Amino acid sequence: MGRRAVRNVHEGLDLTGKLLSFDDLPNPWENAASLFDVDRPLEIEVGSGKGLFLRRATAANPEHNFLGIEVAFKYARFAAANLLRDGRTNGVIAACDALRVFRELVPDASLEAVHVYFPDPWWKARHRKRRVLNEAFLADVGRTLRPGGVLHFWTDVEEYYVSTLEIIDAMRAASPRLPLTGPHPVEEPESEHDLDFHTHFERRTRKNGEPVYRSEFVKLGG
Ligand SMILES: C[S@@+](CC[C@H](N)C(=O)[O-])C[C@H]1O[C@@H](n2cnc3c(N)ncnc32)[C@H](O)[C@@H]1O
Repeated sequence: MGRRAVRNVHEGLDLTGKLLSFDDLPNPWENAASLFDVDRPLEIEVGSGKGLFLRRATAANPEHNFLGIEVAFKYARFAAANLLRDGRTNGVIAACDALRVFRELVPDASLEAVHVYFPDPWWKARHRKRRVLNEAFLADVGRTLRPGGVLHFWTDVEEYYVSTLEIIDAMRAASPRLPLTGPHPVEEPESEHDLDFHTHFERRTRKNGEPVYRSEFVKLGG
C-alpha cells in the first residue's frame, strides 16, 4: 500500500519539546516524566506515521502520557505539529529508531502499554528480518511492560499477523519465557467520520473494504 504525502508544516513552527531526537530522550529513563507537564503512566507507540492514534489517544486518555516514535522525520514533524496545535501536554514525538529506544533506554516494567499499528510488512522473505515485530523487540516488550500492561498489535497483513503469533508462541515455549498472554480479541471500533479511526492506515484499510487483524497481549502478573 502506498503512502500519501504529508502536508507541509510551517517552517517557522517552534516544535521544541514536542519533536525530539534520540539524544533528547531521557537518559537515565527515570527522568522520562520531564518530557511532559506531569508524571503519568507512560504508553509508547512504535511507528506513529502521521500521528492519528496519538492525537486521539492523548485526548481520550489525559491520565496517561504518550511517546510516539517515528523514524521518518517528515511524519514525526507532522504528528508533533498536530499535538502542538491541539495543545496536548501529554504527548510528544521522537524522530528515531524505536527499537533502539527500547534496547538502550527503556527500563524493566516501566510502561503501561506498547502500541504497534500497521507496521511496515517487508513482504520479501529476505527483508523479513527488518520487521519491527522481531524476537529481540518482542523480548523488550515483555521486559518493559509493567505487570498487567498491554501490547496492542494491529495489521492488515494476515501473514505478518500469523507469523508474529508464531514467534510469540515459540518465545513462550522457550526459556526464559515471554511473559505475555494472548492474543486477546479486539472488536472493530465504530468509526463515524474521517478522524474517527484508530490510525491513518486503519482508515485506508477499512475504506478499501479489507480486513484488519487486531490483537492485545497482556503482561503476566497484573
Ligand atoms: C505502515 S506505517 C503505519 C503508520 C501508523 N502506525 C498507521 O497505522 O497509520 C509504519 C510506520 O512505521 C515507521 N517505522 C518503521 N520502522 C520504524 C522504527 N524502527 N522506529 C520507528 N518507526 C518506524 C515507518 O516510518 C512508518 O511511518
